[in-house]
Amino acid sequence: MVTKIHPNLEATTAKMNAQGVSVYYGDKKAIDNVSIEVPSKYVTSFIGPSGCGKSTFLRVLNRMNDTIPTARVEGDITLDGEDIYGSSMDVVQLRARVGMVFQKPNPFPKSIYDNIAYGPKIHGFAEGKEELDEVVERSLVRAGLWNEVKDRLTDSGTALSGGQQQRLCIARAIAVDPEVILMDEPCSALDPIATAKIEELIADLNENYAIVIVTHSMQQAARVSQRTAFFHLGHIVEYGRTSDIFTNPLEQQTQDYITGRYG
Ligand SMILES: Nc1ncnc2c1ncn2[C@@H]1O[C@H](COP(=O)(O)OP(=O)(O)OP(=O)(O)O)[C@@H](O)[C@H]1O
Repeated sequence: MVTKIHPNLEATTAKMNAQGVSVYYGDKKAIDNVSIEVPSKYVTSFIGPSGCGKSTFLRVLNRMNDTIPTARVEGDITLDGEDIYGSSMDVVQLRARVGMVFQKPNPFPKSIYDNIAYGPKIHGFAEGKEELDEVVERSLVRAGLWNEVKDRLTDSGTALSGGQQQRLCIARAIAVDPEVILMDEPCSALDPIATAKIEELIADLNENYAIVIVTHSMQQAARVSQRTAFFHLGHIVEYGRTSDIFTNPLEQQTQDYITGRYG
C-alpha cells in the first residue's frame, strides 16, 4: 500500500529518513514498507487505531526495539544521512541523539539532580560539579520544572507528581542535547492540567528539535503538531500537514478515524 502524501506539503530537510521499513515480531509483520521523513523544528504526530504499529515504528527510530529479542527490522533509517542500523553506529550515542519519553513517566530511583546529571556524566557532556550544575539547571528550566524543584534537587525523582515526573523525564532527555525527541503517548497518564503543561513544553521545544509524538488524542495532535501521519494495519495511509489531515483527509479510513467512527 502506497502512502498518500498531501499535495501542498512544504519541502523540508529530513533529520531522520525512513525508507521501505518493515518490522517483524517473529513471523508477524507489524510494520509493512513504511517510508517517512522526520523534519527538524517540526512536531510530527503518529495517529491511528490501537495495534496499528505506531509505537513499534517509533521504537525503531532509536533502536529501542533492539531490546525485544523477536523484533527484526528491514529497510533503511538514517539520521542526518547516517544509517542508524549500520555497523559503525553506537547505539548508546544514538539514543542520546534520538531521545525517548514514554507513556508512563519512568524517572530513575535517584535524586532529581542525579536523574538529569546521569546522562551528561556518562556521555562526557559536562565535567566537574559546576558544569553539571549548569546542565541540570538549564535542562530543568527548559522543561519548565526548575521553579518547582530548585529547592529540593536532592529529593527522589519518584517523589514528584506524575506531571512533574514526566517533565523530569523530558529534562533528562534534553540534558544530553538530543536532535530528535520521540514521545510515546507522553500525556496518557496525566490529568488535563499536567497535559496542558507538557503540550506547552512541546510547543517550546519544537524550535530546537525534531519531535515525534504518538497520541490517541486527535485534539492533542491538532494542538501540538504541524505534521501528521495516519497509521492503519502497519501502513501509513496518509501523511501531510496536520491541518490538512484533519480538515481534508484523502482517504475514507482517515476520515472515519478522525471522526471517531473506529479506533
Ligand atoms: N513485543 C512485542 N512482541 C510481539 N508483538 C508485539 C510486540 N509489541 C507489539 N506487538 C504487536 O505489533 C502490533 C503493533 O503494536 P504497537 O504497540 O506498535 O501498536 P500501537 O499502534 O502503538 O498500539 P497502541 O495504540 O494500542 O499502543 C500489534 O499487533 C502488537 O500486538
